[in-house]
Amino acid sequence: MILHKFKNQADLDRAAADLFISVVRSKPNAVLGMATGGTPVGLYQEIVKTYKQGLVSFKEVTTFNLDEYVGLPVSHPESYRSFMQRNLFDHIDIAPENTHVPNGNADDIDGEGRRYDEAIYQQGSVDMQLLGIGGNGHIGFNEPDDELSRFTHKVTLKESTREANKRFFNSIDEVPTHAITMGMGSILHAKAILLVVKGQEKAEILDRTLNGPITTQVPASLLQTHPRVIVMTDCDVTYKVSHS
Ligand SMILES: N[C@@H]1[C@@H](O)[C@H](O)[C@@H](COP(=O)(O)O)O[C@@H]1O
Repeated sequence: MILHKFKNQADLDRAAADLFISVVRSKPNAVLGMATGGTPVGLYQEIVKTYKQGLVSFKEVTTFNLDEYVGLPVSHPESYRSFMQRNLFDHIDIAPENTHVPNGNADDIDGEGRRYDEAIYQQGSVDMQLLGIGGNGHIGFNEPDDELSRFTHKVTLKESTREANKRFFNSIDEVPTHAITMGMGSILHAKAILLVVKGQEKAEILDRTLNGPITTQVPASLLQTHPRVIVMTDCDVTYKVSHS
C-alpha cells in the first residue's frame, strides 16, 4: 500500500481527482469503479471542474458503482443512482449507457448480482476503483462478518451503518435495511484501488485497515492483500512497513 497524507481535504480531493483524470488521459476507454457517501463529493467536484475546463473527456469511459440501496426508488434523492447523477454524471460527457449502478429494485436481486458481475467481467476489469470506508471497516456495503461474499450480493445493513447514513434521510426509519453491493472478489479484482479516508474520527479504523490483522471483521483489511492500493487521507495515521 502507498499512504498519502494531506493537511486538508481540499488538497486531498484535488490529488484524488488528478489520479482518476490521469487514468482516463492515459486510457480514454478506462473502466472506473465509483463510490458514494460524503467522502467522494469533493473529488467529484474537482473532476467536474477539470472537465469544464476542457482538459479531460469521459466519452469512452465506463463506470461501475459499488452498491445501491434495496427497495429505494431510483428517483429518491438518496438512491446511489441519483447521487451519481447529481454529483458527477450529469456534469460530464459520459454516455449514460456506460454508467452502471446495481438495480436495488430488481425482482430477482440474486440474478441482478450475477448480471452485474457479468457486466464487469465483460469489460475485463476495473482499472481504478474508488473506495470510501464505513466507520466499522465496511467497503461498498460489505459489512463485518464471519464470512464475506466474493460476488455482488444482497446484504442486511448493520444498525451502526444505518445510524451513520441517517444524516442523509429525514429519520432512521427511512434508511433502507438492505443493499446490494459488489462483493470482496469483485472489488479486489480491480487493477488498482484508491481508498479515500477523511476525518480524524476514521483514524482508528484506518489504522486497523492498514496495520491490523487481515480479518473479515474489518473488510477493508483485505485490501492489504492487493498489490496496488493507494490510500489518501487527512487522518493522523502511519503505515507500518515492518514488524517493529
Ligand atoms: N456504502 C457506502 C460506502 O461506499 C461509503 O464508503 C461509506 C462511508 O460513507 P461516508 O463517506 O459518508 O463516510 O458508507 C456508505 O454506506
